[in-house]
Amino acid sequence: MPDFDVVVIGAGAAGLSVAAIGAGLGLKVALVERGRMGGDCLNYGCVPSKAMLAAGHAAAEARAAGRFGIRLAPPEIDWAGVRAHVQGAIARIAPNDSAARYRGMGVEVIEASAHFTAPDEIEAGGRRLTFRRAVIAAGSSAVIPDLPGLDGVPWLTNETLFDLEEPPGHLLILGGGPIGVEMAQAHARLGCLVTVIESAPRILAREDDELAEGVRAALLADGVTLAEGQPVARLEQLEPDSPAATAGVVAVLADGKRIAGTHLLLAVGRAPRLAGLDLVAGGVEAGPKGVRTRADLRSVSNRRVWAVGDIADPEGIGPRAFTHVAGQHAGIVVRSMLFRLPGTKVDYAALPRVTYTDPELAQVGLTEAEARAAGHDDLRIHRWPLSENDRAIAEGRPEGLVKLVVTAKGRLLGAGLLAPRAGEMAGLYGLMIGRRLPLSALAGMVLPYPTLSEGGKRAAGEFYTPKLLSSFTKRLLGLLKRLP
Ligand SMILES: Cc1cc2nc3c(=O)[nH]c(=O)nc-3n(C[C@H](O)[C@H](O)[C@H](O)COP(=O)(O)OP(=O)(O)OC[C@H]3O[C@@H](n4cnc5c(N)ncnc54)[C@H](O)[C@@H]3O)c2cc1C
Ligand SMILES: NC(=O)c1ccc[n+]([C@@H]2O[C@H](COP(=O)([O-])OP(=O)(O)OC[C@H]3O[C@@H](n4cnc5c(N)ncnc54)[C@H](O)[C@@H]3O)[C@@H](O)[C@H]2O)c1
Repeated sequence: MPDFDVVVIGAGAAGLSVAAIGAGLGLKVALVERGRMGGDCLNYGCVPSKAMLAAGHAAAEARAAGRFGIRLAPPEIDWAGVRAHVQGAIARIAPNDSAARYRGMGVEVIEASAHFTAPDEIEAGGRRLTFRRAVIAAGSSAVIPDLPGLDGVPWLTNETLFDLEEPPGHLLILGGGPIGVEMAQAHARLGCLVTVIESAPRILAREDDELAEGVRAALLADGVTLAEGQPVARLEQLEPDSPAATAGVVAVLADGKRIAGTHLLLAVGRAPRLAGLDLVAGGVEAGPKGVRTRADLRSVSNRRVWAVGDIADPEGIGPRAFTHVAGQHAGIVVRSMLFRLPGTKVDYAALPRVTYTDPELAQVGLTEAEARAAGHDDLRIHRWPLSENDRAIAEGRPEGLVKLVVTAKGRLLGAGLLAPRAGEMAGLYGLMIGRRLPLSALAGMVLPYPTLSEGGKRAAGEFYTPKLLSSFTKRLLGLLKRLP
């Protein structure tokens, strides 16, 4: 008899969900974690980044109060207070993910590093754990790029950024993806100089052009410097006696431009944490994108093993590094691994993603460019600018847009939202796309007035306007008018 029904490696968002459901179903579960319970999201990712953004947004609101006729003195940033808020948010959530809570659920929590010793055995903390099923949920870590000079300069990643005891004087951020732009805005609003260096032609390269442009404009308005379209050629240590800073880094771009800063944050992507798992001993196949799995997240090479969260590479499409995907994966694993339901598979058609800048950029399903690349060439694009939304005007925030990507037959393929708290509106579009509801469901909804969400209804209504104003409708009305 194996020691455990399920051994889970990693107690981040993905592993915790699997362990909790397994134990709830009465299975004997071991959960192995070598670092902090809660993984990246709680300790080094979503929670500290959103807490820091909230502090930055509060400072920005205070600076912008003048637009309502309220005069405030420029806010003073107490960095220790900001840190206390960030660490306080983590501490408040931590008990939910704690070893004590999981032990209380009946999970055997082993605080050690795990690695495979055989296709049905894992070693952790000097113990050999045989298993019926294993779930790899070891997550991802920041890519450390192979850049000349990087080993000679100090750098930060998301694992060290939130520990800074003093605010960075001038933060250089390598990478203008979601991590780069969120941290750029948070630090700029908290009074730091910030430069984002992005090798692609523009930041947020995966996002819709029009929506990304809105985030770009917001960052520039916050005083962030953007250096786009130029790769970094090398990094140099700033001379200690330089007048610019007592210590620091210079990024030399391919065109020779030199950008000096006090701190360097690496945010150029994520890599699966495969090292140390000894996957070969476990007979588990993996590649640069993670553990290779079938669509139901079962390893392609070891039928006892599944992979979830950032480390999973289902059918070669690569990871979708989001906490809500880790949760979705846990549900799939429970159905495919525990209940053995055939046909269970990952489906990202209605997947939301949000960049939590101000304004937020939320995308559900396909962008216009993604829809065209997927072969949908007869598309209808419907937009509704927030400058036409009464709530946005009343609140003095008319910049933003709802953009719907619709097939000629009225099926919603994607929705892009640029608005304050756009993430809170994303769920509606996930439901529409996931349940394949017709656009008329959105156009016909009664939404409370005045809300930003009305923008989506108005954009959907645009699809029907030509039909409503067609000569057929006019003729029909003409006939009806003659009836008594
Ligand atoms: C700065 C930042 C901001 C983010 N913001 C958001 C956001 O706002 N919204 C969102 O949806 N997503 C966000 N993400 C992404 C999100 O954090 C990840 O998608 C999520 O944490 C993945 O969960 P996971 O369980 O797969 O991995 P992780 O959270 O990385 O957990 C894996 C765990 O496995 C452990 N582990 C690894 N190897 C071993 C081993 N050999 N033995 C034992 N334990 C091991 C690790 O210590 C870790 O605790 C953000 C990420 C970052 C970096
Ligand atoms: N709000 C959220 O949900 C949220 C927030 C942060 C992170 N995340 C998740 O974490 C993942 C990783 O985020 P990320 O921002 O690190 O990675 P990313 O892959 O999304 O973006 C990295 C950026 O760095 C650029 N880049 C690569 N090499 C470079 C170099 N040498 N010099 C300059 N630029 C370079 C790329 O062109 C890209 O634009 C995201 O894709 C997302 O899944 C989510």
